[in-house]
Amino acid sequence: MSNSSNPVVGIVMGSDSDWPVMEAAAQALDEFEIPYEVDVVSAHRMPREMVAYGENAHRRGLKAIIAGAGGAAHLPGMLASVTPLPVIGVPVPLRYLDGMDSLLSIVQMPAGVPVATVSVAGARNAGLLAVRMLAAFDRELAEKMVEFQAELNNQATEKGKKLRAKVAGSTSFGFTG
Ligand SMILES: Nc1c(C(=O)O)ncn1[C@@H]1O[C@H](COP(=O)(O)O)[C@@H](O)[C@H]1O
Repeated sequence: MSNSSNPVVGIVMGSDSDWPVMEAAAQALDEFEIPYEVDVVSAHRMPREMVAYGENAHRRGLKAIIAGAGGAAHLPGMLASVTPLPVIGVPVPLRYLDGMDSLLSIVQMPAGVPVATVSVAGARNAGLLAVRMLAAFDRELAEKMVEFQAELNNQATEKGKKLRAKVAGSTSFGFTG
């Protein structure tokens, strides 16, 4: 998996145990050929390093940070408090509470310190949201996103066709062939 040359997105997580969930963010960035870096940065277990990471991220050329954590998931919010960059938080589900603990820890930020929170285990959308943020300033990347969305549309249309073929007597809404 890619790719550490001049990373523009930082993918960080509270523990390496979050990687099976967070990997989907990296895959999305790979699909759009966005260079990124990956690391474990825990607010709870390595607070000084976490602050240093957040404070230096924009000076190192990062444009967005994707931060995933489980349980008492303070990492995304704490990073958002020390960086001027957009932070996308990924609630990682753990063995208990189904990720509700992580979700609520990340989403309920006080005014002034925003974290763009995706769904529980929604790391792919976190990656795609980072792509959209970058695409706002990059026309070529925006066109790639348009193509990606057209492909999603095609896939959904195909699913409708297959479902209608499977379920006898069903009719189209009129917007598909
Ligand atoms: N939520 C946080 C933070 C933090 O928010 O700073 N640091 C670690 N963790 C979380 O603890 C869980 C268990 O970690 P271990 O598997 O290492 O015991 C992980 O989901 C991690 O994100």
